[in-house]
Amino acid sequence: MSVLRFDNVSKQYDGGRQALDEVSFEVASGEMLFVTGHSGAGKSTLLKLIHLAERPTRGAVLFADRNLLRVRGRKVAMHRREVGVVFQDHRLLADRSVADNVALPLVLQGLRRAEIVKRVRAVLDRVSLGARSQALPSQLSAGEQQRVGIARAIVGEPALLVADEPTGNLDPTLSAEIMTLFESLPERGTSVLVASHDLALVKRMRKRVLVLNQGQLVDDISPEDLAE
Ligand SMILES: Nc1ncnc2c1ncn2[C@@H]1O[C@H](COP(=O)(O)OP(=O)(O)OP(=O)(O)O)[C@@H](O)[C@H]1O
Repeated sequence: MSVLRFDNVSKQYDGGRQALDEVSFEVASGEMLFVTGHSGAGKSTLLKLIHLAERPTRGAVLFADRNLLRVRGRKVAMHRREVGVVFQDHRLLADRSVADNVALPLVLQGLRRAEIVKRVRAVLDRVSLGARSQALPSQLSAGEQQRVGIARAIVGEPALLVADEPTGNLDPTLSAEIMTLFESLPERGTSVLVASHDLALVKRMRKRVLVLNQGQLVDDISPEDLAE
């Protein structure tokens, strides 16, 4: 079963260049893969079309067989519950504790407080931040802040996690920790799509790699081919 499908997707920003040009690919449920390419290749744009921060100019994006063209208005918020997003710059609320930041998507969903507390505790334990739940983001290291961002993205158990340069500011050891965490997600039902220009990191992971160049999907490399 596929969780995501791009069918000849193009995106041209108003007055801008063609950011994506006839891109087609499919992501199986339970898959983890990377999208890579030089700066400006279209990686962020591709992810934005998935969480509906942008809309395609042509072509269709299908999420769990739902055409995202038809997801409008209040349905956008519902769609975003199924897609966790991790940004390079975390986008945490500076005046809220770690636990409150992670709880936010569940609060927006209207879950009961006891359920929220239980889920937040469990996910913070998973990212090894159980002891820092009452800290403010500014009291955490860069790697810890990124783990809070990931906890917030996965606390609602999304079908797909998209991460835009999630290790961009981190040293190799912390990057490896984040990748180990991502690798554990598919077995819990969350597929993972990571945009990264860090080729060394991408190669080390031995996963499928989509390669973008000037908006075109120029390669789709399987883990077996990557090993050669
Ligand atoms: N909001 C926007 N308006 C106009 N042009 C844009 C906009 N966002 C991106 N672009 C252009 O679209 C192209 C693709 O950008 P995108 O951010 O998707 O690339 P990227 O591969 O993520 O790059 P980077 O690694 O530098 O983040 C670039 O030419 C960029 O200048």
